[in-house]
Parts: sequence; structure tokens; C-alpha cells
Amino acid sequence: MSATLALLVIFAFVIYYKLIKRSPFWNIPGPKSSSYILGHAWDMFHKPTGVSELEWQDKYGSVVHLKGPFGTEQLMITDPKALYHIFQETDYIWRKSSSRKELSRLTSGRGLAWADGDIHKRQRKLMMPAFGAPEAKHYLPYFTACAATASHLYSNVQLCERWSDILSTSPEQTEVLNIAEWTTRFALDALGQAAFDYDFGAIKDEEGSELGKLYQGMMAKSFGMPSMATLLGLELFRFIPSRIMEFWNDHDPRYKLLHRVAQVATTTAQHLISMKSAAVSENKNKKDVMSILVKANMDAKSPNARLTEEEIWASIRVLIFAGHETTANSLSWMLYELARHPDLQQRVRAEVWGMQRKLTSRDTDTNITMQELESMSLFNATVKEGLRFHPPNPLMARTSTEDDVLPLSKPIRTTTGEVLHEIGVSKGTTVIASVAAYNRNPDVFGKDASVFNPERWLRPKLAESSGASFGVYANLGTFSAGIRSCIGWRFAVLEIQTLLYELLLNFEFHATAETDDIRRVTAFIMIPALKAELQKGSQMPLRVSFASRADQEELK
Ligand code: HEM
Repeated sequence: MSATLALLVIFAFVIYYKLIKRSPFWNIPGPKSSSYILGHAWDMFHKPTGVSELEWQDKYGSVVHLKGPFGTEQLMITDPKALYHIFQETDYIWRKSSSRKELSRLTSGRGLAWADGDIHKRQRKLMMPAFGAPEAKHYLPYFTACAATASHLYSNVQLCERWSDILSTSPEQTEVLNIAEWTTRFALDALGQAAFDYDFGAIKDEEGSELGKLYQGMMAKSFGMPSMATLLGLELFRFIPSRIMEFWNDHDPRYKLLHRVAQVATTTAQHLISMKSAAVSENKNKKDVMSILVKANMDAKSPNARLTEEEIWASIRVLIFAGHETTANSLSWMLYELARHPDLQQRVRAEVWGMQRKLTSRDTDTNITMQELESMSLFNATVKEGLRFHPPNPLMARTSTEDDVLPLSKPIRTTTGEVLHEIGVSKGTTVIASVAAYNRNPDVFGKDASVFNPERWLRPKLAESSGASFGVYANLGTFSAGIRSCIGWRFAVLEIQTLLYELLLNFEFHATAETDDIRRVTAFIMIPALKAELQKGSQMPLRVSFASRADQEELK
């Protein structure tokens, strides 16, 4: 009797979920999911980054019905108007999903990337003064200092100088270098100098700081090809009180490296804060990000507007985490594309040399300015195209805290033939904003959006149809948009321009036999890795040689 009753209850439950409470998006087209437990997350994390999302966008358009974990319903959105609405028009209605928030807490504490609502607003307001356009120009000498050859003004060890040493001692004057490792070292040192006036010592290698070493490849080691247990562990945040899950993760041996990074980063942060606070009190105002932040915090009118000590430590951690591997990966992928397109590389280098000729011919300051970096059209088109084609943050997940209506720039047709110009979503809906797919959406970036082609940025009109604009930089999804857009996008673009300039001035990049085996792998951020050696983390082997001597002669 009781068994029959139990069966009836289960039957009623199934009927309710399958028939009566059918999916709110039941008539929006999308692929079938192969896993009830993880839904489409498995495809997104285990195929090369962006491959599934691009397939779905090609097949179903810019709104795709997906399954989330445990049969939950999700939409993948790459429509610019809907993305604009979610990221720019709705204040904090659309919040980071619980799993993304936890990821931010694990990697960088309760700082800006973790915070929401009023806490986020307060933290961001205090950090913003360090990231405006006028501040960016102060960072240029720091970036040049980490990039350039010894002939430049600054005395610390520089990337081009180290590469010159390596190539000079090689019999053929050429070497295959793991570009991903070197750009990460550069990005860490550049960030250390410009953001904290601190030397991570990553380029010098031998004597590098413990923190510098711990951060190198941290994401690949902690999350490279996340297992089902890792994905599930993060997704359980939806269903289990966050305090319990946080306690669990804080004691999970899989995150041992992240726990160690947290300890060392906090100690370093404490040391930095006391130094900066003392300097600010003595009116020795430096221009690095942290000094500006510490001063803004001291100047804040009410105690409620200030950051707590723990929040300042978290700010340092979030800047290191959000700011170095992302920039490094972007640089690696740009060099990869230049190695695969030698003609383009030659043309961009010609532009760089043209600029260098101009700099060396003038009597006064021969250092390049921000305006001069910006003035090179093909060079900057290549930077934009690299950031479009290989976005380091391939997706952002947002969950709605209220019922909402998503406007669409291009109507969609449901499976029942209805044409929708907007989509109603209820509170609790999760949307996957696929940056990887949006950045190759032909409606935004042209019919050839799936091809790497910097020339698109030189066309008079880029957007082919809607004209809807989403991203904070070049209408790309790469740095997101709105109140949670990347705070460091100017910093990142300038850093990329500076290193790319110095590298193209001094070196040539060539594809190797392994170049075709380089894959985009999702370790929550996208990293380059070799197909057969995914467990080794970020790898981008390219052959590097000195830029042609004949051309260099022409420069003199
Ligand atoms: C190419 C390099 C970079 C890329 C592609 C990138 C991309 C992004 C994206 C997509 C977000 C939003 C993530 C989300 O909301 O889920 C973000 C946030 C953030 N980024 Fe970047 N970033 C880069 C470099 C930097 C740099 C250099 C810094 C700092 C020096 C930085 C600091 C931050 C911070 C603090 C946030 C959190 C902002 C907030 O939640 O209000 N990023 N970044």
C-alpha cells in the first residue's frame, strides 16, 4: 500500500514537472542536453572554449534554450540589445550567478568581483579613480619598463632583454619559447609595478617572489578542465546555504593552491597597505593604483563609504587575479595569430618601425606616448581583433532577482512558429552571456565574423545590422559592460599595446609544428594549452627570432 502511494507521489511529481510546470522557454529552440546533473555546462567546459556556444549560435541564433544543472532552465544570449539591457540598463537586478560569485571569493576574497548591490557600489566607487583615462597615462612608463630592452630608462629586468639574452646564446639565434609563460610573467610584473609599486620578480625568474610563483598558472592548476565534482560543487551553491558551501570549499584539498595563494597574498597585501598608508599620511603621493585607492579611502567623508581593512586586502587580490592572466592570455593569442599570418605580422611591424623611426628622429623625449600608440591603425586593429577573437573570459552568467523582459535587436522564431521581439523571464532565471559567441556574432561583427581579420576594424561601418552596442571597449563583450564592466580595461589595453609594440620592434614570431595542436581550454578563464598536454596548463610554443637585421638597419 505504502509502496503504491510512494509510486503515485513520484508519478504526480514527474507529471507536474514534465507537463504542467513545463519549461518557461519550452518553445525557444536549443540543443538537447546530455547530462541531467550538469546540463550544458559539461559541453561548455569540456570542449575547446567557445566551440559549443558557437555551434549553438550558428544553429539556433542569438537566443538559445539551454539546460542548467539539475534540469534548471537557462538561456544563452548573444543578442546585443538583450545584453545591453542585462548589463547596462537594470542596475543590480541581474546578479552574478552563485557559482561565479563563489569562484571570485575563492580566487580573490570578498572584493569587487565577489561583491553585489550596495557593497559593490561602494567598493567600485573607491577603486574607480585609479582607472580613469587620465590615470592610465601614468602607467605607461611602468609597462615600458617591464617590456623594453636595456636601452630604455628603467633599470629592472625586462622581457625583451631576457629574450635577447636567450636568443643570443642559442646557436641558431632562434628558440621555441612558451609564450604563454612569458606573457604571464610580464603581466604579473607590469601589474605589480603599476598597481602596487611592487616587484613580483616574475621576469627575473630565479629570484622571483613566492607570490609571483604561486600566481603563475594558478587557474590552470586549480581549474584546468574542471571535473564533474568541481562543477557540481560550485553549482550546489544554488541549493545549499552559502556559509556551508564556503566552509566546505575553504577546507577542500582540491583548492589547496588557492588557499595558499590567499594566505600569501593577504600577508603581502597587509605589508603593502601599511607602506602606502604611511606614504599617503606623509603626503608622498605615488601614482600607482593602490596609493590612489588608499588615499581615496582615507579621504572618504563617512566611515560607511570606506573600505574595511579586509576589503582592501581583497582589492589587491582581485586586481592581481583579474588583471594578469587575462592580459597575458590576450597577448599570447595575438602573437599566435601574428605567427599564423606572417604577411599581417610584417605589415604591423612596418607600422611599428615607422613609429620608432619618428620617435628616434626627434630631439626631445623619445619614449612613445599613449596617443602615438593609439595612432597606429593596423596595429590597433590587430589588438582589437585579438581581443575579439580570443576573449579570455569566455562567458558570464547572470541570475535575475526580479521578473524582467529582455528586448531583442532581431526577433526570434519559436518552435511553434511565433515571432518574438522580446522574452519575458521570471525571477531566478539564469542567463549565459557567451562572450565567445557574441564576439563572433555575424549580426554585430559582419558576415566574416568567424574569421580572424583585423581589416574589419578599418572599414567605415563595422556593425552590419542592428547598430545595438554592448561592450565598454570597441563594442566587444571581452571587457563586459555597465556597472560590472572590467574596471581595468584601459590598463589592459595599454599594457597589451606597450608589450606588443616592443616585441614587434625586436622579434619575429613563427608557427611551429605544434601550433596546430594549441587549443583554447576553459579553466574558468580561457587558456591556451597543447592538445596532448592539457594537464601542463598554459602553453603557447612559438618560434622566436630577432627581427630582420636588414630592416633594423633601415631604421637607423
Ligand atoms: C585582457 C585583459 C582583461 C580582460 C579580457 C578582462 C575582462 C573582464 C571581464 C569580462 C570582467 C567582468 C566579469 C564578470 O562580471 O563576470 C572583468 C572584471 C574585472 N576586471 Fe578585468 N579584464 C582584463 C584585465 C584586467 C586588468 C588589467 C585589471 C586590473 C588591473 C582588471 C580588473 C578587473 C576587476 C577588478 C573586475 C571586477 C569588476 C566588477 O565586478 O566591478 N581586469 N574583467
